[in-house]
Amino acid sequence: MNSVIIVSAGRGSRMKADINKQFLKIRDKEVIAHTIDRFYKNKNIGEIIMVVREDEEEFFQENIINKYGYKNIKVAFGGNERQDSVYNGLKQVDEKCKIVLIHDGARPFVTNEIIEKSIKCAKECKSAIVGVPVKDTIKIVNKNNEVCDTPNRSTLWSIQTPQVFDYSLIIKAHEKAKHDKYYGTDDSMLIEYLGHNVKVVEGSYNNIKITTPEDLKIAEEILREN
Ligand SMILES: Nc1ccn([C@@H]2O[C@H](COP(=O)(O)OP(=O)(O)OP(=O)(O)O)[C@@H](O)[C@H]2O)c(=O)n1
Ligand SMILES: C[C@](O)(CO)[C@H](O)COP(=O)(O)O
Repeated sequence: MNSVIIVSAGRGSRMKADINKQFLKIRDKEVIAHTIDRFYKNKNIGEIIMVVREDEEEFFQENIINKYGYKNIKVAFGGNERQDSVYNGLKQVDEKCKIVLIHDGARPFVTNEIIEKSIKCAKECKSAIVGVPVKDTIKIVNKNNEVCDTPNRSTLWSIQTPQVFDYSLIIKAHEKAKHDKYYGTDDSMLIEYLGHNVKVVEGSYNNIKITTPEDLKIAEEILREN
């Protein structure tokens, strides 16, 4: 069985809104409901685990689960860092789960094609992440805004979610990271830390993460086009 963990337990501080960005609306529907829809309707997904903040659980149940009538969605509570939230989600996964997808609640435009391609790749190589080649030149810059280095652009990808793994591998990676107090900015870093290969699957430039206010305007545009 394939399970998806959707992490939605952040604070959305860069959005500077009165409520958590997951509950802001794009075309009359909450960001998080758009994200859930993408997986709820996908025949490859056997189970959805939502990771939410404990103090927002009631709000989430009433304003998302009950409002849209979603059935059989499990809920786990978030932790201090995204990585802690993912770990809490991993602990709730059904014992029949072989492949687990980890996805940001704030990425509402993942497509069926991306979901299917990434699951297929993870079944073959145990660890598949979605990304797109960078379009800009990327610089490494120090605290004084001085350029230290310019990596070769042809080797650089901007990494998104879903990140899809063999369940036994990702739980092992998270356990080791927890033990070593190692924190990564995505889940595949923990797989790298474990010494295992990670494969990149080409995603879409529309698979944006809603992070700052201008992303909401871009999101409206993406929805208008699709
Ligand atoms: N402790 C945390 C932190 C983040 N997330 C989730 O991880 C995803 C990506 O994180 P990000 O965009 O950074 O969200 P926030 O942490 O909410 O934003 P900010 O950093 O601006 O506060 C989001 O869906 C967010 O809800 C989470 O589940 N638990
Ligand atoms: C997992 C991620 O979306 C990959 O790009 C990203 O690293 C999340 O980072 P954030 O700091 O939680 O926004």
